Amino acid sequence: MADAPVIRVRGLVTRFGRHVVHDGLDLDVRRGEVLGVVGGSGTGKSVLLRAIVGLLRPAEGQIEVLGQSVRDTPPDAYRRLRRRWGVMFQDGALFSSLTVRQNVEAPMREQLDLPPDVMRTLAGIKVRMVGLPEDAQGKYPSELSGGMRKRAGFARAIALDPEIVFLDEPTAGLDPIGAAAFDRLIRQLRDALGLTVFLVTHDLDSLHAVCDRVAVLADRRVLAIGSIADMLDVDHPWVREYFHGPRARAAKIMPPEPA
Ligand SMILES: Nc1ncnc2c1ncn2[C@@H]1O[C@H](COP(=O)(O)OP(=O)(O)OP(=O)(O)O)[C@@H](O)[C@H]1O
Repeated sequence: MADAPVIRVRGLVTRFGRHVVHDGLDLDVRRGEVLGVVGGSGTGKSVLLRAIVGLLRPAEGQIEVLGQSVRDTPPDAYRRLRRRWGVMFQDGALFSSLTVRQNVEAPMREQLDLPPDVMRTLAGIKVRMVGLPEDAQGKYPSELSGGMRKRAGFARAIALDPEIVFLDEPTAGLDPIGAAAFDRLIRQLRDALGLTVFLVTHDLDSLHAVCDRVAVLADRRVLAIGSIADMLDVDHPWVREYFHGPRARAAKIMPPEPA
């Protein structure tokens, strides 16, 4: 079915002890879209990401990625399924004792049976695709700027030619120029590789620049999903404040106030 969502979440309940993070959350992510996931701090954006990729077991609900249930798939099939997505965690999560090239090779070593020189060549291609200079390949994460570390994290997320990329706050901590460059990179790679992108962000500029749709997490579920223009009509205190506030005006989501 051409239009089946690539990620389908139904009735998701996640909790830590008595703290309920999601309660009956539903979400569909369409193939090829960049979906921005926003919400106040602690509303469960990262927990949702971790549940979708199978790193966290929900209390209830169904999660299907690329037509397969993440929860009920046997280990071997889950390993194969896991190859079809890449994740860039909030801090880049690079191995500090490995060079950039070795970091990008790490998923290949784990998942593919390829000769070392082939992995080396493929890793070099990924490093170039994310716009890092040639000499970054041999550097350790501690020798890179924050923006370069994020690019290296992105290179590792696309190491296995995934269909879906999960990015957890990729522009957090970057200066506005670095953040805008990273936004362009997301779009370029989405267009070039046909990726579906699940983008957790607080960054209104990123939403405006790269997202096709936005999902707002509030009240333990997806409160609203649609275009940014759709969000302007949502009657909820957090959504109003976020999408109508001064930062939204600065990001040109809202027209400037008349002088
Ligand atoms: N491993 C864990 N054990 C206990 N509680 C957790 C765990 N992971 C997350 N939580 C709690 O779940 C809630 C949602 O966390 P999550 O990291 O998903 O929030 P978020 O929306 O991504 O927030 P932020 O925008 O601040 O990154 C928080 O209250 C957090 O403290």
